[in-house]
Amino acid sequence: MSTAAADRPKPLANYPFLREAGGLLFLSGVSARQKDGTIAGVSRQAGEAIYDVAEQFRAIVTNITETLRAVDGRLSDLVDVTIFLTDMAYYPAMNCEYNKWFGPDGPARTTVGVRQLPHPDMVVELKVVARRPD
Ligand SMILES: N/C(=C\C=C\C(=O)O)C(=O)O
Repeated sequence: MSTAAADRPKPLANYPFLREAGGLLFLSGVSARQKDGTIAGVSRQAGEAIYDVAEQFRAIVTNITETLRAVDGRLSDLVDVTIFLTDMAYYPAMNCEYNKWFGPDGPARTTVGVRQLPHPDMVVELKVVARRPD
């Protein structure tokens, strides 16, 4: 199953966007990185970075949607989501955005706090599993 058509920035390192096994699609961790290499949801004031976790979350949903679209999948195919936050202070704002996309009939979910993500401007990353579309 190829994801060459996924309308996304190239992977950051040597891994595929997704791997299929047992009727499931395992996506590599997805950040808010844009096609131009910038990270959504970051602004600077007097040299200080201001992070908008909701905007990062939305950009991640877009990246996931593009990855699934390349294999005829959709967001409703997600069965499991792991959310990595660099600070649990982002938890309420992340939940607020999450609730716009997913709910109790959506994927199983786990949220964990991590010290760092692959780029200092990433404050949230998602790891998702989807059922393979028929
Ligand atoms: N999945 C990884 C990084 C993802 C970055 C991105 O989507 O921008 C990794 O390094 O394992």
